[in-house]
Parts: sequence; structure tokens; C-alpha cells
Amino acid sequence: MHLLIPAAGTGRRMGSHRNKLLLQVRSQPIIAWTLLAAQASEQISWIGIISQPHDWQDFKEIIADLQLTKPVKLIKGGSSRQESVYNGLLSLPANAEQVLIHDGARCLATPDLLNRCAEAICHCLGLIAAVPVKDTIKVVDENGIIQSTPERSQLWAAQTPQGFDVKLLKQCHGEGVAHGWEVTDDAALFEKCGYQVQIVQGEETNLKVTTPQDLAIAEFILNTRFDQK
Ligand SMILES: Nc1ccn([C@@H]2O[C@H](COP(=O)(O)OP(=O)(O)OP(=O)(O)O)[C@@H](O)[C@H]2O)c(=O)n1
Ligand SMILES: C[C@](O)(CO)[C@H](O)COP(=O)(O)O
Repeated sequence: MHLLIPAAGTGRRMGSHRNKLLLQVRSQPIIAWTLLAAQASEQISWIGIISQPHDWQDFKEIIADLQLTKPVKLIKGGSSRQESVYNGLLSLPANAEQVLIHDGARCLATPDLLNRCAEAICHCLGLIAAVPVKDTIKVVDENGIIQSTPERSQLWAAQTPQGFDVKLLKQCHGEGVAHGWEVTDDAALFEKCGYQVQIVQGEETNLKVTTPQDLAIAEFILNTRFDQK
């Protein structure tokens, strides 16, 4: 299975002066943890890291240090996650029929989750890892007034990996560009084009490292995982 890792962000919400994926958690850059999970997943055979050229030297050193045995390609990132993923899709090897897309910032996803998504995408056209929301969610207007309370049993929090048929996802990204759609995940493009997206049970610990608080939580989770062994 081909895996694309969007890793070309700036980390604005982290307040970092450089790509947050180069920040350390448990003595390894965030992107290294993501790559270690990809390396450990038996289903992943090829890795594309979508990133900004000014980070490539750092990424090359990380890849070399990890001694990854799978082929890794560096792909130029775009100005939004959406644009980065589209670049990634256009850089896939010609034989890639399905693809998993997994945020570099979700460095706690387990090899088991990658394996389950890779297996599931062989039986459907689109899927995402997701978990049921635990909070009661409110829809609020610009004055801070609640407009509605959606039924929680129908609400799921989207994660990555997200998996797709390559041809269809390329077509959906093309439609996105043509219509000027701006979305925060690939499933949203699939939905807008009228294709079904299946849910795969995600992981509570599969958080996206977005803020400094997330860094501390990620460190705690990794310590719990690795100190237990
Ligand atoms: N132009 C972009 C923007 C984001 N990403 C990637 O998409 C994932 C999810 O994005 P997010 O966590 O929002 O990362 P940043 O864009 O770095 O964060 P922020 O929005 O706070 O600046 C990350 O792995 C990030 O590197 C990307 O490949 N290309
Ligand atoms: C794809 C994603 O990780 C699913 O939760 C998320 O939508 C990325 O969006 P962000 O706006 O970059 O946080």
C-alpha cells in the first residue's frame, strides 16, 4: 500500500518558528514517530513525504537515522494541506491503485491502525479513521448564541489515515480546484463529489499534535507506551 504523509505545514497554532514536525517528543522529531509507525506496518510498502523543500535536508537526515527499509520519496508541499495532498497524489507511482493519507502530525497512530485501514481500502472506495465524539457539541452563531445541539450518536471526530481509490481521489481534488472548494480533509472532497466514505474505528490516542499542550500529551502517551515494555 502506498502511503502519503502530508508534512508541509508551518505549525502556526504550535507557535513554532519552524515546521512543528521537526520538534522533539520523547527525544525524536514528531515526524520520526510517524515514520516509525509506517515502517512497522506490514501493509505499507512505499512512503511519500509531502514537505517544503527548505525542510528536505532535515527530513533526509531523519530518514537516514531511522534506517527505513521502505522506499521513501520527498514530494514538494503546497500552501494548504489540500494542495499538498494533491501534489502527493500527482507524484504517486503509476501502479498505485489505492492510497492511504496520514498526517505527519498524527504521530501516535499505531501500525495496527495503518494495517486495518490498508486492508479495509481494498474493499471500498473511500474510508477514514474516526472516533465517536465524547462531548455534547453545540452549533453557535457569531454572537455566541447556541443555534442547535446535533444528535451526538451521529457525530464522529475525523482522523487520519484516510484511504481512497487513487483515480477517484485525483478526480475529486481536480473538482475541488475547479470549484474553489476549501476543505480540511480528503474525505470532504469525496463527500462533495457524491462518493461514499466508510468509517474505520480510529484510536483515542491518535491525536493531531497541533498546540504546545498536544506536545505534552503526546510525550505522556509515548512514555506510557514505551516505558511499559
Ligand atoms: N500546507 C500544508 C499544511 C499542512 N500540511 C500538513 O497537514 C497536516 C495537518 O495540518 P496541521 O496539523 O494543521 O499542521 P500545520 O499546518 O503545520 O498547523 P497550523 O494549521 O497550526 O499552522 C500536518 O501534518 C501538516 O504538516 C501540509 O502538508 N501542507
Ligand atoms: C485531516 C485531519 O487531520 C482530520 O482530523 C484534519 O482535518 C486536518 O485539519 P487541520 O485544519 O489542518 O487541523
